[in-house]
Amino acid sequence: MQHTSEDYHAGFACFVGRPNAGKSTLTNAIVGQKIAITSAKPQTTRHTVRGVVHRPDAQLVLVDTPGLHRPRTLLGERLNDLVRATWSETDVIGLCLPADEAIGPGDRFISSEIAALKAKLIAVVTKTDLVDKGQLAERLLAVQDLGDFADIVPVSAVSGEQVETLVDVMIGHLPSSPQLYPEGMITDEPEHVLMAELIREAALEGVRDELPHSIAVLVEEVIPGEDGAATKVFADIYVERSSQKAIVIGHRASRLKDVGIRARREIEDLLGVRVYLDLHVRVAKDWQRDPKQLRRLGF
Ligand SMILES: Nc1nc2c(ncn2[C@@H]2O[C@H](COP(=O)(O)OP(=O)(O)OP(=O)(O)O)[C@@H](O)[C@H]2O)c(=O)[nH]1
Repeated sequence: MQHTSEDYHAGFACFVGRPNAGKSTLTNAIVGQKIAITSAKPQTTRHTVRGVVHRPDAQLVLVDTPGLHRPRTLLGERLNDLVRATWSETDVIGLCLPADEAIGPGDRFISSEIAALKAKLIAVVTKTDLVDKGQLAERLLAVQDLGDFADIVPVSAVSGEQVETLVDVMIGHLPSSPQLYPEGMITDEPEHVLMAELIREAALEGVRDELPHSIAVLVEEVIPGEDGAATKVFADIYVERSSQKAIVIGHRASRLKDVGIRARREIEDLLGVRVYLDLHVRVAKDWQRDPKQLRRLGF
């Protein structure tokens, strides 16, 4: 259906905030499908993954960005560039501030970084299910002093409370615009990137803190199954050192087997077909510092 720009609003939005603020979980709750990876460990969102919310009179395109942090490697610098580029292209930015934690230097840093952007700024107080009414009221007052926000919305991605309200508020700040994406489209990420993210998420479960930045996943080949046969997915998990390879594989490959089972289930959900997943762990020495390797791995 064609929409004229007068009666239709559309635009881009993203959530920012310090690590673990709940950005990915909120994105998933809004789009209603698992598209961005979440984990209990900070800084695991790497790809820019979009989710599209369709309404009869509006379209909200969510962009999931990695966090801005002090760059120590080439990858770190590229990630920061990516974050800034994303911020400058968005119409609405939701600054996520966890209700169960006091506002700290990290929040003030990000708040000041986004203050000068042309985007409408919304403060999103996340994880409200973790606090009582009194604590929430206190946090909302503190947020008011943090910056100049067009709206302040408390929300719980886990209970679902206020998620719809937040979407309404964000849509309310979108400019008049023709439709940006076809109806029914939820994400424009190629499927192999989504698959790689699901494998990476599974591989990150329960590993030590220094490992997440050293893992990258590349889906090498996907062979669709014919006549009811499983679709074959061949993927490589890249680490930087052989000691890390041993961690990922585990004793008698037990860990890798678990990773494979978990990732396969997620990929089957994503594709809606039976999947045979073939995983290999490879060492790509210092891939975070090597431009050629970075390009190959999609950065
Ligand atoms: N109780 C509760 N927990 C939440 C909520 N939202 C997120 N969490 C948890 O908080 C942790 C961090 O959530 P993420 O969505 O991964 O946070 P993020 O901001 O995307 O984190 P980075 O990718 O590190 O930047 C996870 O363990 C989530 O399960 C919520 O509404 N309620």
